[in-house]
Amino acid sequence: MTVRVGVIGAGWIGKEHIRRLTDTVTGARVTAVTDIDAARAAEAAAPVGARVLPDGAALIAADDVDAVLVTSWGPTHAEHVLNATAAGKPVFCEKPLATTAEDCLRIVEAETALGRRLVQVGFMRRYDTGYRKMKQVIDSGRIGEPLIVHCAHRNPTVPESYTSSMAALDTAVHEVDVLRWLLDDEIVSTQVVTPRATSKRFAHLKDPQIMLFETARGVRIDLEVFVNCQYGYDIQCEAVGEEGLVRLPDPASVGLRSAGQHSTEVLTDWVARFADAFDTEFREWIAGVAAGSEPTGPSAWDGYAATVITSATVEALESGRVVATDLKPRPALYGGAA
Ligand SMILES: NC(=O)c1ccc[n+]([C@@H]2O[C@H](COP(=O)([O-])OP(=O)(O)OC[C@H]3O[C@@H](n4cnc5c(N)ncnc54)[C@H](O)[C@@H]3O)[C@@H](O)[C@H]2O)c1
Ligand SMILES: O[C@H]1[C@H](O)[C@@H](O)[C@H](O)[C@@H](O)[C@H]1O
Repeated sequence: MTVRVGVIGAGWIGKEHIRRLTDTVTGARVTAVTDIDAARAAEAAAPVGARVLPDGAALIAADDVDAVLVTSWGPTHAEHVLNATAAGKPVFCEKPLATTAEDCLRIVEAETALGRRLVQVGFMRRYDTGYRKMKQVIDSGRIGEPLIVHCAHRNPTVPESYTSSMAALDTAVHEVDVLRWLLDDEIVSTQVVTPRATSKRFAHLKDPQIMLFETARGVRIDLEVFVNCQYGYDIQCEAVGEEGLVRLPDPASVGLRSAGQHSTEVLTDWVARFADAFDTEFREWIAGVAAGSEPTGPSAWDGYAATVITSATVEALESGRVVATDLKPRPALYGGAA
């Protein structure tokens, strides 16, 4: 079966995913595209022979759309995800699931009422080979009980529109999701420390920031978010356990010996760093939709947790205090007792 996908939001990542679903993932075809900028929708739809529909509601209702991909701006996600859920169609929503905890909860409640999962959230790091190997090691018990995790998330530069709160909402959100998954544990408190700021930033920005998270089992996580590090796109993660440690590998790169130096490349953007992870993420999502099974990737509950934790981290940055995360009881649909 070919899964016919409708795409809401034909901006940067929408176009990237349309290309991926067309050229890289087998068993999928993009049949419809919508964007509030109709010209942009037409530009994205034409090369893949998709039709342009006037808005998200029309796209979700369309007979030739089996599954929905939401790649519009964050504040619009909830409306489209709720509409797709009400129509009983599988929906893949780029992060964030929604920008407020209340909207995330509405989605969780809609799915819970339905009694089955339709929603997957686009946290692609769970599909990265290195993170998957780290999880296998942690789950195997070879490092013993995890105690501490050291992380760094560095971007070379960010535009002037990037604000201090985006360090949590837009950037650290990836670690928040992948660490909850890696450790199979919940983040219960968050704190932000701001070292001396880099001179290579726009004046309004607090950069770098050090985020400190604590999990329900008492694991401590330190995360350096440094979005003007200049030298490259660099993601580091090291989990220290009672009997050993496991470290995220750097992307494979040739060793170059030249002019008296031995060097390896440092990537400069997240597109190249996580290209394979995005491909795997969509292969697995499409295979699941084709098989009629519930998605196995990040759930609406994970999207809710990420929004609560990153919002609490913004509060921690602004107040200078340790902020407890306030998650509702996890419903049984997502493996909880409630
Ligand atoms: N997983 C990742 O690493 C990753 C990376 C980049 C972006 N994203 C997420 O993807 C989403 C889009 O980001 P982007 O960089 O492509 O932004 P973008 O601004 O390039 O594109 C968004 C598009 O959505 C359209 N749009 C907005 N509201 C709409 C609506 N209600 N209906 C239809 N179209 C609408 C806009 O006109 C625009 O074309 C964001 O939520 C962002 O956080 C995720
Ligand atoms: O939207 C991007 C993207 O999510 C990247 O993975 C992250 O490194 C950036 O900091 C963020 O701005």
